[in-house]
Amino acid sequence: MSKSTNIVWHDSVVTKQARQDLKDHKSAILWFTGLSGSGKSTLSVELEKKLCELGAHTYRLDGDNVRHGLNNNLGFSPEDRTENIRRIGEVSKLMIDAGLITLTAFISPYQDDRNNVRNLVEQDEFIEIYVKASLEECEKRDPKGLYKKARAGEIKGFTGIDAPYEEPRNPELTIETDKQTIEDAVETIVTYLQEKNYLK
Ligand SMILES: Nc1ncnc2c1ncn2[C@@H]1O[C@H](COP(=O)(O)OS(=O)(=O)O)[C@@H](OP(=O)(O)O)[C@H]1O
Ligand SMILES: Nc1ncnc2c1ncn2[C@@H]1O[C@H](COP(=O)(O)OP(=O)(O)O)[C@@H](O)[C@H]1O
Repeated sequence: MSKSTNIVWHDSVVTKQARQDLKDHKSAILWFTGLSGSGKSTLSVELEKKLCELGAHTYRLDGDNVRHGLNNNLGFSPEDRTENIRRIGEVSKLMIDAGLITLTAFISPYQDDRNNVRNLVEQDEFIEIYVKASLEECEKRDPKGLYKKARAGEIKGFTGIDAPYEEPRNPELTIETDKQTIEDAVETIVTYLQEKNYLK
């Protein structure tokens, strides 16, 4: 797969641990996954705000935003979605190395792709958060009018309509956004991070 040859890893003197010590919290990826309109962006924005108030150093990667730049050569075929998630996994890994709590909001519909990201980092560095809402609810919300277009046949291969979404089998957290408020969800995630000693 890799086209890079004759390359040799060069270590830094400053380690991930040293960077984490400066920040006084552990670094991790909070991987939000779910249907379009389930609430990934909304929740990750609100959670980042809360984490910032608590003094954590964060960065948020969002599907729509990253597809404007780094991944603007990728579409929505299964292969392109896999490549999208692979790149985000690698970027998130760099951010973990930099000592950040990274929040990612990508549909990431395939379990294998999410598992590949999980396997890129240490066991406790990947926290999969299933943002769960029924297709009916997401379609009712339709914040960008995309379900309407997909139903009208104007968008092909739309997740949940004519492209698959594989539900997480073993997520660290499931947030049911048609039952839980945004504030409750943020509190649930912050409590998890405190109990597991990611945050001091
Ligand atoms: N065909 C199709 N299927 C799903 N989504 C589509 C599609 N075309 C465009 N969009 C818009 O792109 C956003 C999803 O991008 P992601 O990078 O998160 O997708 S993926 O993880 O690679 O599957 C998604 O954003 P969210 O609604 O925030 O999930 C949509 O706004
Ligand atoms: N409990 C909730 N959590 C998150 N979003 C919610 C909730 N209840 C209603 N919403 C609404 O659902 C929509 C979710 O859209 P968005 O965050 O863009 O989803 P996604 O990023 O998964 O596509 C927003 O309009 C948001 O205000």
